[in-house]
Amino acid sequence: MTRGLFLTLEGIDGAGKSSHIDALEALFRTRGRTVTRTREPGGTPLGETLRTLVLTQPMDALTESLLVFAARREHVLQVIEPALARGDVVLCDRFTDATFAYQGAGRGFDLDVLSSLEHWVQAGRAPEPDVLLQPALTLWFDLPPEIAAERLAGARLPDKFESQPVEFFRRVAQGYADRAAGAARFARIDANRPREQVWQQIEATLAARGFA
Ligand SMILES: Nc1ncnc2c1ncn2[C@@H]1O[C@H](COP(=O)(O)OP(=O)(O)OP(=O)(O)O)[C@@H](O)[C@H]1O
Ligand SMILES: Cc1cn([C@H]2C[C@H](O)[C@@H](COP(=O)(O)O)O2)c(=O)[nH]c1=O
Repeated sequence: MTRGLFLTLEGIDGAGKSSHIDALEALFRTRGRTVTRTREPGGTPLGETLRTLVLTQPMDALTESLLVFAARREHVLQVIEPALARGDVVLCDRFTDATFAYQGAGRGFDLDVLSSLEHWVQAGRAPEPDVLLQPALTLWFDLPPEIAAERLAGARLPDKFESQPVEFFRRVAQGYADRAAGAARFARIDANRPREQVWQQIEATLAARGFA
């Protein structure tokens, strides 16, 4: 069985990820692929419980980091790895890049500690126990924080993160840019475009990288 494709969507709140995930799923299905669609924090019953805590309760940045990585561990073991082993396309709305961007750059938490947690949670798949599970492709929706805030205003009740000031999202956006600079798996999507043009960039990226 050929191993599946692990694809993540990242970006600050309101960048437009969710607006394109249905179409992404449909695109892969029309090509005959089985799609496992999931999200972080979440993706398992325990992960969804932890998500509610992380998105509603004030907490220290280390506590927040431990909770998102605890949710991720269950998610990797119960959902992501089995789906990849079956050959599925795994479409995941956020993964570890979000932790580096939000807890690391946004909250100013220690990136070395996050790297250690990343190693503990994502290493260990036989026969290469030191290789970290990473997405094959990360679609990074890049949008100025001021525009994202305008888009979110009135769209829904803000959660704990969405209630943060624009300065927080400037740091998160820089965190994503730093992460993207170090990894070829990132594809920057200019999200400051009409929806159709954002989708065209996604399609072009998938084609250029040989994923669809
Ligand atoms: N290209 C676009 N132009 C204008 N508005 C958009 C565009 N894409 C999405 N929107 C609108 O912006 C808002 C946020 O979009 P969406 O929920 O897809 O963002 P998101 O990245 O999934 O956010 P979050 O991570 O907070 O869930 C929605 O109201 C959506 O309708
Ligand atoms: C994975 C992950 C997420 N977050 C934050 C980012 C968002 O504000 C929320 C998730 O909400 P969404 O509507 O599903 O985008 O959680 C985080 O701070 N750290 C993480 O690792």
